[in-house]
Amino acid sequence: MTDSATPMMAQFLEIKAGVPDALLFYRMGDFYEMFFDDAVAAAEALDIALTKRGKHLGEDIAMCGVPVHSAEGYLLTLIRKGFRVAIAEQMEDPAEAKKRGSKSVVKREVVRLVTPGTLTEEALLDARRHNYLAAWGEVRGEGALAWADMSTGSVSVMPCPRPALGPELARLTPKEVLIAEADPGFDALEEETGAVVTELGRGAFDSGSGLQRLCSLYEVASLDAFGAFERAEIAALAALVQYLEITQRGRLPLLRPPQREDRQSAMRIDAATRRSLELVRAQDGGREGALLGAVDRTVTAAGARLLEARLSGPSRRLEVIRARQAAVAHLTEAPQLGEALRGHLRGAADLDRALSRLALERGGPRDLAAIRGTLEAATQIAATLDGAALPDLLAEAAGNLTGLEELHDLLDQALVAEPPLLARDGGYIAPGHDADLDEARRLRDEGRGVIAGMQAEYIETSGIQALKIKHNNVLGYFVEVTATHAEKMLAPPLNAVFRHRQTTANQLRFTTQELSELETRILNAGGLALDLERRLFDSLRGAVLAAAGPLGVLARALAEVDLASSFADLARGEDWCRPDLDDSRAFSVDRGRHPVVERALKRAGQSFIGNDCSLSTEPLWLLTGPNMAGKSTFLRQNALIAVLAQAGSYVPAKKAHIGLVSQIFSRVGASDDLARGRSTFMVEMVETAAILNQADDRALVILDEIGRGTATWDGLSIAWAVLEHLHGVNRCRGIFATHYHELTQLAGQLSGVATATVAVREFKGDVVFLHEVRRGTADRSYGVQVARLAGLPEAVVTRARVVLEALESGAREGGRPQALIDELPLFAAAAPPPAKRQTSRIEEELAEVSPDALSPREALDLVYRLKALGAD
Ligand SMILES: Nc1ncnc2c1ncn2[C@@H]1O[C@H](COP(=O)(O)OP(=O)(O)OP(=O)(O)O)[C@@H](O)[C@H]1O
Repeated sequence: MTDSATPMMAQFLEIKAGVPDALLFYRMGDFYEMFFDDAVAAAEALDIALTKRGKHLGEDIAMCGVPVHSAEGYLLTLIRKGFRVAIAEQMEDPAEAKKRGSKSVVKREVVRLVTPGTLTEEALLDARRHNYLAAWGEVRGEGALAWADMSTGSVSVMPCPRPALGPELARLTPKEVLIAEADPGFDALEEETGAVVTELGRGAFDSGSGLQRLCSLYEVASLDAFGAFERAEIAALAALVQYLEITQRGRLPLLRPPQREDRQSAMRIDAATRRSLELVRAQDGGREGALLGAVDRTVTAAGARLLEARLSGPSRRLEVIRARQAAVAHLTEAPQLGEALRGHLRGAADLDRALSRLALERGGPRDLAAIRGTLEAATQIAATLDGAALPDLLAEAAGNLTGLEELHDLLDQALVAEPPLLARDGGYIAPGHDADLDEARRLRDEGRGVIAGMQAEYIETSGIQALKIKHNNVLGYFVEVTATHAEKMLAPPLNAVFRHRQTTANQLRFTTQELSELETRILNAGGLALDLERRLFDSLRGAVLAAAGPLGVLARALAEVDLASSFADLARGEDWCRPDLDDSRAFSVDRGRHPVVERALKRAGQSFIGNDCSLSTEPLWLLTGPNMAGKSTFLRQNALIAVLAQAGSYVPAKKAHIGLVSQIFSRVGASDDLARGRSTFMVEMVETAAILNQADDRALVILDEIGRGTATWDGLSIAWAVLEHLHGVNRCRGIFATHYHELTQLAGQLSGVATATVAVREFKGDVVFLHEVRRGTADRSYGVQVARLAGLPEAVVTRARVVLEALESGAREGGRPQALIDELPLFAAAAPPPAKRQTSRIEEELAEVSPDALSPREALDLVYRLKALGAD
C-alpha cells in the first residue's frame, strides 16, 4: 500500500475480506462508498458515475457512492439484480476517532448483510406479497423444506423429498433458497425457481447443534411443544436461523414458532401447471393478468398475502374448505356486514411488518402508530361481529381480535395523532403522557419565546431596527446587523455588551453573555426532551414486543376476515356461486366462466359465454373445435374453478359440484425451454410424461393439443395412446383438446370418454365464433378461415383452400397423399389473377383517419368503433 489513504483503505480491505461475496457499502459521512471491483460492478448496475480515489499498489482505486438518504432505492436495484450488499456503518463519532490521533480511522463494522430473502424495509418489499427465505436440508436421505418471512416473522417447515422440492418452491416462490454446499443436482435450481440460491457450509444444516440453536431461540427445553419434527426439518430450520444470524449480525428478527405443514393437505400443482394456469403470476410476470389479479378484492396487505397463499396452495381438506366457505357465505348473504368490516379493515395497517421492524430496531414512531391504528380497527371489527350468530371461522377470528385494549390505550395516550417517520427529531410523544418530557419541552419552547423578547430589547438598546437574532450550527445563536452599523456596534458603549464573532460580506455577527446562557438552557432542555422521548419510545416498543404473540394472532385473524369479506364482495359483484364440494369424483359445472378472460372482455364491452362441463359420469372430455373458438379458455376455466373452490372461494358459474381434486395438471399453450436445450416438442413430452406418471384418480388433467409439435401421424398416435393411458391407468378426470378429429372415434370405444366441441357458424365463407361448448364433434377445423381472419394474403388463403379440397376429396376416395400432391395444379397456374379486392368497412374507416390529428380519447373511441365493425 502506497498512498495517503492507507489506514482507511486497510480498514476497508479488512472489512471486505469478511464479506467477500457481497458488495460492501462503506459508510463515509453522508455517503455509502464502494471501492475497487465493487465500485465497477455497482456503477454499472446502478448506472452511476465511476470515479477514482487515490492509489493502491500503484493502481487507481475505482470508487462510486450513493447518498445515505436515498440508499434504499439503490439497494433495491442491486438486490433485484442478484447482488448481496454488506452495510458497514461508522460505529463512533468522527470526533472520537480524532481524539486517538489525527491519522486514526473511524471505527466501522458490518451491521447487516442485505440479501433478497432477508429484506425488512417497507420500500424494498412488495406489501402484498410474502418475501420468503427457504432452506432445504437432508438428513440420512430424508429431505425437509423450511421457509420464513423475516418481514412478518412467519416460519414453516415440512418434510420434502428431493423430487418434491421444485413444485414446492414453485408454490412458495421464495426470493432466496439456502442449500448445503456441494449438494449435487441443484445446478438448475436458480433458473427453475427464479430464486437466488445461497450455499451454506454443511455445519449450518447439522441437526444436533441445530436443535440447541432452535431451543435457545424459542427459549424452550425441547421443540415438542411446537410439533414432532423430523431431523431433516430441524436441520432446515437451523440453517434458516443461522443464516438470519449471519445476515443480521446477531440481531435476530421476531420469529414465530415453526408451523408444521403437511404436504398432503394442499392440492398439488407443479411448476409447469402454475405457469400455464397463471395462478398468481401471468406469463408476462405481472399480477394483473393472473387469476390473483382478477380476484383480489382484499383491502389489507396481509389479506392480499393470505389470498396469494390460498390460491397457490388450495386445500385438500374438506372440513377446512367448508369452514372457509361458510365464512364467505355468511358475508355474501349479509352484504352490509361485509361492507362494514371492509370499511374498518381499511384503517388497519400492516401489523406483521411493523412488528418485525420494531423487533429488529429498524422501526420508527409510525410503526407504533400503525399498531395503534390496527388495534383500533380490530376493536371496531370485533364490535361489528359481536352478537351475531357467526360461522366458526369468523367467531374464532372475532375472539382473537380483542384482549389488547390496554396496549391500545397506552399507545393512544402516548403518541401524537400523526407521528413523524423518524424517531431522531422527536415530536411523536403526545403532550400529557410524561410529566418530565412536558417540563423539558416547556423550557425549550419558552427559551424560543425569550429569544424573541431579547431581540426586541437589543433593538432598543442599540437603536438598530434591522438587528436580528439568528441561529446556525457553527455559532449557535448570534446577533446580526448589516455592515452599515459596524462602527456603532464596535464602539463603546455597545461593544461592552456585544462581543464581535464574525464579519461576512455584508454582515457583522455578535454574541452576548446573556444569549449564550440562554442557548445552553434551550439546548439542554431540547436535548433532554429528545432523550426522554427516545426512552419512552423504547419502553413503548418493549410493551409492543411483549405482546408480539397475541398481536400475531390478531394480525392473522384480521387477514382471515379480510379474505372472507373480499371473497364475499367478489361473489356478489360478479355473480358467482357457492360450489358444492364433497369426497366424490364428481365434476360438474354449469355455465362456468373464465374470470380473467371475462374481465378483459368486459373492459372491451363484450360478454363472456358461460359453458357447462360435466366429468362426473364420463370423466374425460375430448374437445374439438376450430382455432380461436375458445378451447384453451374452456380448459383453463375448469381448472381455475377447481382452484378457487378449494381455496375457499365462490366460483364463476351458475352451479358447481366438485369432488375434491388432489392434483391439477395443465399442459395448455406451448413453450420451449431453449436455455435448457429443449424444443417445444421435448418440453411437451417431458411434461406429459410427468402427468402420466403422477396423476391419480383424484387428479384433474387438462391437455391442449398433445402431439401437435411433430409429424401428423406421430402426433396422432401419441395423443391416442396418452388418452388411453389417462382413461385406463390414471383414471383421472380431464379435458383433452385436439385438432385430430380422428381421435373422436376413440371416444366411441372408451366408456369414460365423451366428445364436445366449441361451436362456430359459417357466414359468407367466414367463421363466426359462438364460443359455445356443445356435446359432439366438430365437423371441420376452419383453419383456413381463421388464417384469413389473421390477415394471411388472399392468394395464400385461396391456394390453401384448393390444396385442402384436393386433400380432403382425395382422402375420402382413399388416395395416397403423394399422389394427391402430384395431381395438384401448380401454384402459379392455380393462383387467380389478383382480383380487385373489395375494401372492408374497417379499411374504409381507416382510410379516413389521420393519426396525428387524433386525441387519445378519439383514438380510443376509434378502436372501439373498429372493434364493433370487426364483430359485424
Ligand atoms: N366463452 C367465451 N365467451 C366469449 N369469448 C370467448 C370465450 N372463450 C374464448 N373467447 C374469446 O376467444 C379468444 C380465443 O380463445 P382461446 O385462446 O381459448 O381459443 P382456442 O380455441 O384455444 O384457440 P387455438 O386453438 O388457436 O389455441 C379468447 O381470447 C377470448 O377473447
